[in-house]
Amino acid sequence: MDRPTGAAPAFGGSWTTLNPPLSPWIMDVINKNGFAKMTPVQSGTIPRAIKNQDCVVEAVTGSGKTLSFVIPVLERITRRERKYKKGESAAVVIAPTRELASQIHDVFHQFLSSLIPPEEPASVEDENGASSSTSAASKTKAPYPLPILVTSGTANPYETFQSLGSNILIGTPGRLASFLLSPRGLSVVRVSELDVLVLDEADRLLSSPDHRRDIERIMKHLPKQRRTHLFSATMTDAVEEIIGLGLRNPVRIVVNLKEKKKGEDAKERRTPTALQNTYLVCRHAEKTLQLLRVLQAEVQKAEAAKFVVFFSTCAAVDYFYRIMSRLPSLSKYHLTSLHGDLPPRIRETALSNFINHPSSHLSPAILLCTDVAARGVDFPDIDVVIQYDPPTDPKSFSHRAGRTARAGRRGKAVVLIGKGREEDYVDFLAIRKIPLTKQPYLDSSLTGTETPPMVDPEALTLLREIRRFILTDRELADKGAKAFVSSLRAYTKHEASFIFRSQDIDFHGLAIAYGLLRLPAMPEIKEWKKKREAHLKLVKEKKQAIEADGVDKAQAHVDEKEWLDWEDEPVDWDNFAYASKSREQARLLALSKKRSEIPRSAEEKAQLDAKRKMKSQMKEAWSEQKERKVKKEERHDKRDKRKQAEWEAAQANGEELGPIASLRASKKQKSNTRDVWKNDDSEDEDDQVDLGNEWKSLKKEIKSEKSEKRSSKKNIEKGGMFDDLD
Ligand SMILES: Nc1ncnc2c1ncn2[C@@H]1O[C@H](COP(=O)(O)OP(=O)(O)OP(=O)(O)O)[C@@H](O)[C@H]1O
Repeated sequence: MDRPTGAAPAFGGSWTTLNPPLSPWIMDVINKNGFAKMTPVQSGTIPRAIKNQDCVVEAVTGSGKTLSFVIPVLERITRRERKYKKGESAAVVIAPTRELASQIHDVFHQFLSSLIPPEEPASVEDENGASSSTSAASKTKAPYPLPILVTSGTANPYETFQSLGSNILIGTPGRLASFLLSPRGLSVVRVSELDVLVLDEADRLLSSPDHRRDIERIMKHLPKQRRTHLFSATMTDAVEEIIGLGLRNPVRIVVNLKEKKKGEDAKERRTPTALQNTYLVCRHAEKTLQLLRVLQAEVQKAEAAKFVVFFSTCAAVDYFYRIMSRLPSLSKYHLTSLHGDLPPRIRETALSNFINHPSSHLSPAILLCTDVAARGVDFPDIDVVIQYDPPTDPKSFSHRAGRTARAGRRGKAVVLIGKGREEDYVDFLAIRKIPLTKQPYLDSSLTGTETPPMVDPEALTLLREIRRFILTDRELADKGAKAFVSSLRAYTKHEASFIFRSQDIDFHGLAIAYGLLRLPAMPEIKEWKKKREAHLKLVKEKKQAIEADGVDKAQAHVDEKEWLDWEDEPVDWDNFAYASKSREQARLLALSKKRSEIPRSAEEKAQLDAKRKMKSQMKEAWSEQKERKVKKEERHDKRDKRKQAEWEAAQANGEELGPIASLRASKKQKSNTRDVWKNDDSEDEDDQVDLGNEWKSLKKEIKSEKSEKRSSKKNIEKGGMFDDLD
């Protein structure tokens, strides 16, 4: 696709106008990247951050915020009178996801590696998978050491830190907190001379209680005499609070965009002006059909080559990836999936495969993802962003849309909005300075038209097509049901709950869009079905009354909701097999066990019926499940903290315990304690049961993790089907 430069950004002046001027080695890298001028956020932030000012920076997506903190950090290191020693921390940069942290690491790496003398060309992968020149000679000749990335994928962080002698640490909050504050970290990583702390995507970092706790721990550990900078495209009240905690007389830099249409006053907006931000109204049943048509229309009419499609949950990404990969209409598209349930290495490979894919309109690429890719990730050349589900957090909206139209390029974003109350979302966003324009419904010839008065018959043709794939593998049916349920739950968690109301969900419509074989047995659906029957009965009665009285139909009001018909696919569930042989064997075994339990006598039958009844009564609604979930999360949190403490203690002794080893240690510790308290039998038994269960579940976890790793490795070797983990 021809990607012309958009109307924005109005550039913020030449780099040479900065006073004092940037160091020549930094200018060299800027020139090498072809960045002729600064963006407005850069010209506003860099001079202040180089001097002694704390900055809180808010500027639209893709406006160049990363260089606005990378350059000042590097300049301050360069200008410092007493040079940093190897391993002495000069700057810590915190980002909410490993993808974003890794991207920031790459930018620092690009600058610092430019100083490695050219006679040392050997560039190898460091232990974080980042390309770095690690030969002893180059390390000694380079004036500043390379940065270190501290995230979930970082192997042996202390060893890497010591071998690189890094002054700049970049990572996610939890990992950085453990890295800095574990006994080993306290002895190895010196922070007394730390100069700068940066929080990128600060509002997201501070809106999560866990991240916030970790950041506060890190802040307390760092010297007060430091510069602190916060960056985001969407600042919130949480940021105001943290400003009070750790910033000193910060300057607030807000880069506003104004859009002026003919005959109207200029309006402020929170999205890039080069972004064509649109919404498309369709029924829930037509969502997948419209997604496919938008993909095809953009390729055929605008020669689009790269797409990002957002879903609300990991299960939905996983499911649609499998379904869309099988659709003949998408056979020339290269699909990739990315979500938080994938192991770190696979996430990394997925992202780089997608970014580096040589796509064109003849061979377009699509990334299906959750909000894990919504913030900060710099996809250089995305043509269209599609939001299959509007985000549960409205702040994510502009971040998602902002994966396109970056650095002044043009781009398009489309959000699929359900017909009816969901259309209020457009006004809701307009108030938040995110204006959307309407993209018409696409018919079968990909021509824009009004949303059809009755459900598009092709939505039902697509349902049949998806069902045909699902019938080839029971696994797909399971995944579809999981995706459907998880998306419904996400729907009920929308912050704009007065727009996205659970009572308005069209279950049949969504099930059509997902291509389900049958509706999952959920209490909410049973309730909804009852309402539907009652409403249909009422409408029928009213109609009959109108006809009997001879009242003009047009004059009498019948609140006739649109109820879609639904028919379960006739499936022989006992013989519906998994494609995976081992999975199918396990299913057959479970089935024959269940059959052998079929009661023979009337008494046995009565017992079984009573048991079933009790079970169905115990089925809870989501509200009750929510409470249970919170308690479960608290329990897990406690367990994680205990494991963390054990790990930190082990690190202090210079050894790193794996999960089995740490459990053995705690088992040993507990058995010692039991010896002392031998007389207290009850406690002793509880402990044994606890430990035994934990031991079993850990072994199970490790076993499944190993087999997952093996199969994902196999899949990668097979050629890109990395998401097929079975
Ligand atoms: N002065 C410049 N001239 C041209 N391109 C630039 C300039 N500065 C940065 N860029 C490019 O603009 C793109 C977006 O930059 P960056 O990722 O820093 O945006 P951002 O404001 O942090 O976006 P987000 O809010 O989505 O994280 C990058 O590809 C970057 O290389």
